[in-house]
Amino acid sequence: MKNETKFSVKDLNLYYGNFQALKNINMELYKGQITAFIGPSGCGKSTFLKTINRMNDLVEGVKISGNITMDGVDIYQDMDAITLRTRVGMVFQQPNPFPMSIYDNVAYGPRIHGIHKKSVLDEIVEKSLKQAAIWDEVKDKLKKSALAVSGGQQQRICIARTLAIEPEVILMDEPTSALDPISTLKIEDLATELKKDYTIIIVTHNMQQAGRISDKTAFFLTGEVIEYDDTEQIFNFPKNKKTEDYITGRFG
Ligand SMILES: Nc1ncnc2c1ncn2[C@@H]1O[C@H](COP(=O)(O)OP(=O)(O)OP(=O)(O)O)[C@@H](O)[C@H]1O
Repeated sequence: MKNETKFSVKDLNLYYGNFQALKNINMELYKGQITAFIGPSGCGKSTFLKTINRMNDLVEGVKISGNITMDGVDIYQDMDAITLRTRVGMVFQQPNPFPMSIYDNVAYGPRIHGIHKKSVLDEIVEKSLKQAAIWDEVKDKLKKSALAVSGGQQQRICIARTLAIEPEVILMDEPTSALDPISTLKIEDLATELKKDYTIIIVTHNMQQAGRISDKTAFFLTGEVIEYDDTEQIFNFPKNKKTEDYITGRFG
């Protein structure tokens, strides 16, 4: 697979007050691929994920040094956070539909961006729900509350909501950890399908999941990237003993 850089991360450090949560991260993240971040709880996976759409800007006392570029543009120096977040969407661990109808959830972003014509919104809502592989399950209840469906369906509605603003990148923070195995497989299939058009970065505690769906895997430990390589390489021939211990469950 061709590696075409989407993000380039240079000497990235992040502090929450005096606590250093990310230590000198250097890596390239590639277009049209799924990259998985794995590692034990508290090692900085979510923190790093959130630096990619500047969600940490919202946390008080955060200090960041180094830089991240997207398509060559520095996302901290040369781009405002709002623009960045329309280009880099995020799906969270707990499905978080807004307390409104399924239709209004998906139309929310486009409306904020000034789209109000019903026929255009109808089209965006249908297309996004189809892309998120949930259209057939909800097409007859678009006006019903998005909270009145299963957790797995809610998560796909949230993915549709993210897709509706046509981002280039989707960040997923443990998107299946609150879901049953069938819904999990649906989201995994969906991620694999979406990577044709999007760059996807996923934090997961599920090693099988990383192995099943990702092209690249980064193993994090106490704020550092210990090893980053093709997923096959990481899982079959890890170079670092710590990576090997973690993926074989001998970590501790
Ligand atoms: N807002 C915050 N203020 C202070 N410390 C924080 C904050 N958020 C995270 N941390 C700390 O930073 C470290 C990294 O946390 P982070 O959530 O990135 O880890 P993680 O690898 O995603 O963990 P998990 O797998 O449990 O979600 C942890 O020690 C955590 O306690």
